[in-house]
Amino acid sequence: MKIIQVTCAIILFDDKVLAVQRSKTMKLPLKWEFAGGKIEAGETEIDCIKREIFEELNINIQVNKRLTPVIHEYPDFKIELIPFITEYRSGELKLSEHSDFVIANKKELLNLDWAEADLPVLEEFLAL
Ligand SMILES: Nc1nc2c([nH]c(=O)n2[C@H]2C[C@H](O)[C@@H](COP(=O)(O)OP(=O)(O)OP(=O)(O)O)O2)c(=O)[nH]1
Repeated sequence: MKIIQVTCAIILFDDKVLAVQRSKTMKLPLKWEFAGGKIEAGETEIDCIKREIFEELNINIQVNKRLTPVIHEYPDFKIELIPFITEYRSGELKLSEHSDFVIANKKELLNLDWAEADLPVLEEFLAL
């Protein structure tokens, strides 16, 4: 199966983290994820994550660190999820695609119903 490369951002707001909920009409409906999206042709990972975050959330971020990519096979598609630790820089947060968001502490993050591919990402982040 073809692997779709997807970047995602763990966005820090001081010591809390932004998580977003996919809408009912998206793939993986109502699952929680880190905002991000597919890498476009000719785009670097960093360009991709900054673009996706601005498109989805209307904010600018600073990218600080790349975590370990996760390859995950869902029943009908396969992704390489490439996570970055980032921090909020500017702009007013507005959702354009997602149905909800939280800015949560580590314990609160663990209670969300995550997309499966995000679980190793969350684990690596929480262990830092
Ligand atoms: N953005 C993002 N996508 C994730 C995460 N975890 C995870 O499994 N995914 C999946 C969901 C999507 O199928 C894919 C990312 O594609 P996308 O964000 O462009 O979402 P999409 O499927 O709604 O886009 P599209 O096919 O309609 O163009 O990766 C995550 O943390 N962030």
